[in-house]
Amino acid sequence: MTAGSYAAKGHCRKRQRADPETTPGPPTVDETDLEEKSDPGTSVSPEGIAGDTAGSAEAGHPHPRLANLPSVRTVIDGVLSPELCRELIFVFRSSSTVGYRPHVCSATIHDVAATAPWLLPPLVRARHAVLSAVEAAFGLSLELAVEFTGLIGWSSGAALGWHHDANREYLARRHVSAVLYLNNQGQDFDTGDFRFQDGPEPLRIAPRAGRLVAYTADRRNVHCVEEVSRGERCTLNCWFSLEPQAAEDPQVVAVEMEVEVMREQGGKTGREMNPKRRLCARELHVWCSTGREYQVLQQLCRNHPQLLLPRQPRNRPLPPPPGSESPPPPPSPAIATTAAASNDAPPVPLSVRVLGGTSAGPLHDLLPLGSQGADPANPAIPSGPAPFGPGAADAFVSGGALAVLPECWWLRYLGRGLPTTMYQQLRDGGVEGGEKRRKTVAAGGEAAGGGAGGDAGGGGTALSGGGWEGGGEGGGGRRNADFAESTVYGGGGGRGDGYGDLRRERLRHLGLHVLMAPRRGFERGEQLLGEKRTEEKGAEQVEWRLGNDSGRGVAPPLLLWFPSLTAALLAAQFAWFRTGAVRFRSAKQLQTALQGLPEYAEQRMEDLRGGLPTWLDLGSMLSDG
Ligand SMILES: O=C(O)CCC(=O)C(=O)O
Ligand SMILES: [Fe+2]
Repeated sequence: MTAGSYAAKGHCRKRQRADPETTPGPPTVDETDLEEKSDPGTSVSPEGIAGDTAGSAEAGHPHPRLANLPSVRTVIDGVLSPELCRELIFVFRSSSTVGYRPHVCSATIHDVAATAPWLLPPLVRARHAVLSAVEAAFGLSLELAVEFTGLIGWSSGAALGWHHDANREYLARRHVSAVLYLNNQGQDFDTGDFRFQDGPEPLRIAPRAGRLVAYTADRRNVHCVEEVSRGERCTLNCWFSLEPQAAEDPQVVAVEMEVEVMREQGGKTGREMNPKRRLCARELHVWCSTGREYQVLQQLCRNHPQLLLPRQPRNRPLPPPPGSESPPPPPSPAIATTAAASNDAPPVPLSVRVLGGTSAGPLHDLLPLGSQGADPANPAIPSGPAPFGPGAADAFVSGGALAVLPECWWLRYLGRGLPTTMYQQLRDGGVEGGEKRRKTVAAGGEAAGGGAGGDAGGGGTALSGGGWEGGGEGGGGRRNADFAESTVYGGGGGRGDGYGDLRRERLRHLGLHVLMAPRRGFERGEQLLGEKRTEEKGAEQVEWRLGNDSGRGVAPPLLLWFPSLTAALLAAQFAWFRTGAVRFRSAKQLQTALQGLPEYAEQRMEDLRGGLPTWLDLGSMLSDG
């Protein structure tokens, strides 16, 4: 790491306060003028989360430990390598969601965990590098817990007014802030300077890839972000806390434990729960897979040994937990009732044991399918590792049918998006791409697939892809030309929560059209012969023409199939990451750019597995404890 171009140590001392409780705030800052800072991490920082100690300090006052630091801010260059910065942009663009402020997308570390856990290693590595740099800069070695990690993209129009970073009660546990720039002003985007309102120089910081600006989160560091006028300004933001219990990892796990216990006790079902909590429940597995929260897991295992077992059908007694003498009690009638009544609520897999297997799950789900290795029970559905490489897509197309993946493990994690209240506006149709467009979907589904629309979480909602895409251009011939030129098919994901729209939008920026296939829309041998798009009351209707008479329609000559929109987006972003291509002129070009994906993914899976606690580790931790 290179010391900063303007490492501000020493001369950056601002106001020193002997007594933070009684000293008034800096005179230059009128708190009423400060913009309230919203939090991209709302999805994982719900009010009432265990360990929230926001009440312990008045927002904005420096923590006593930070009151007499020699410096309250610093800028350091070269904290991350350019390559890691690029990789993080890839991770960000593969996992990000709209919502927390205008013109800004974000991907919290939890979003990444939920989107594709094997993308965590670069993020966790970067988080660690930032933590180390910050601890060294402020002399806080081993004192900080990471309270929040997120990747943020500021596109044209994004700005943030004067504020400090602990200006809400629940943010008061944020003691140190760090912003690591991932790309370059003047190159990847224009304007978007970071500015401190007053105090020692530098007051204005131009974002450069690898540059870190770190400062105490209290009111001594009022700052803003000037409006971005072009491109996308990408950052890694971390907040640190001096309170160990504020660490982001165990909080999530703790909430999930709670959810699990509620569930085990026959309490609320996932549906009745606060969506934030449901989110957390889903993430337990992937989150634990970072392997960082041994103590929490240990506690979990001790208190709830049944969680260590694979999920059993509810009407069968659970086998005894490892090492336990007495068998656990049979499931209570309340549980059985819940299970019986919850046909519509797919069980959220909550066994910790699932986790290793899940995050180490089959990567080929993310890859385009080939036509080899078809499932004999359903020849329209190829199975097994997808052949990937030149010719794979052609082979698939010549098979003559669109194949749609059936349920696969990651559908639980991918494509559904994260149903947090932060994104309510999308669900409510307050934002373009919300409910109104999704209504199209059902109509499209029926037209296309004869009942595909009824398949919750799959076909019906997936078709909204068609509804969203296209913009009413051209007829069948033109469409077919589009297929040839630039079509990426995705299917199976999307629960109509608005996330799909964002992902589709990102794909569209890359010049890729996405059409979601109904889960059960295609019979064996059928092809998509064409589609008709009409506009009705501002919403686009899509009708698909299917058939097996190849004379009647033109099959897409080159087609990359992705099992979900998320997977398609991820692949497209990977292609950008590897080749720098920002637009793909053809599916073939994209396919070529994706050559290295399986290898990359396997490598990252290895990284992830390397960080996983094994069951042996867990066993010995339990016996140590
Ligand atoms: O992106 C930046 O430069 C700073 C962002 C910021 O101030 C914040 O998110 O609180
Ligand atoms: Fe800030």
